Amino acid sequence: MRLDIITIFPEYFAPLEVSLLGKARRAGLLDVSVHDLRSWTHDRHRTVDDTPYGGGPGMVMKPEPWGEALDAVAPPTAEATPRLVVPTPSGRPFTQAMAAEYAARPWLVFACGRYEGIDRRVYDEAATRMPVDEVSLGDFVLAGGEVAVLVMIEAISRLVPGVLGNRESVTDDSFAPGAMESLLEGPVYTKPPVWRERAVPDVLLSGHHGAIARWRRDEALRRTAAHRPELLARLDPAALDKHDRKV
Ligand SMILES: Nc1cc(-c2cccs2)n[nH]1
Repeated sequence: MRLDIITIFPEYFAPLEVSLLGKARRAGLLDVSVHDLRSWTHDRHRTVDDTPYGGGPGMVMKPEPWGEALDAVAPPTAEATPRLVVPTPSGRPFTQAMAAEYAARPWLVFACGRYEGIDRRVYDEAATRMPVDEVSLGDFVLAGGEVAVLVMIEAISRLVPGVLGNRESVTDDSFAPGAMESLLEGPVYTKPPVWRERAVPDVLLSGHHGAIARWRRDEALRRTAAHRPELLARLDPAALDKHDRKV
């Protein structure tokens, strides 16, 4: 999977060298390239922004550098066509399902906007030759798209086959497809069996796999009802038995 990132702060992406992503890059599972948008400026100050037409606060990212950067990173003559992913507070919500969709694509280009945003004509022009997704990570505002792109790359990359070691699993992730898909994960425990006078729930030490599965589902339902009750509405009623309804 090829990932290209265009940003005015390439140093934000140093973390991609470490841990699972670093290993995946070295194993050739991920081909990640970070590009400095200022490489496509031609003035002494390497200008990437200007005041907004129509007035208002802040600055808008100029279209010219973005146009040249996208031409260079994803040339119209390229064999394949990437998907352009642009994080923005006004985008479609980023979800685990979207991460899985992206993980199945061969090539993503991430555009990191700053200031008040990128001139709309960049999106419109790019959309003439590649799919353009505007994606929100939540109802809060960041100073720039770099951190949002780091979050998306981690969520997407861990779903790319081979990136996670076989000791880690994505099948029981919260929001992963399946009967429990819209339930939050329940509590987890490991050794020691007692820590600061707090014991691990007996059922987890019982060896009764059916009882353990039931306990875990009950805890997932309980946490979902407490933290994200709106997710319960998504559950297929057929997936709930009469015991569940009492949790
Ligand atoms: N969800 C979300 C995205 C963002 C930004 C992306 C680019 C600049 S600010 N803030 N919040």
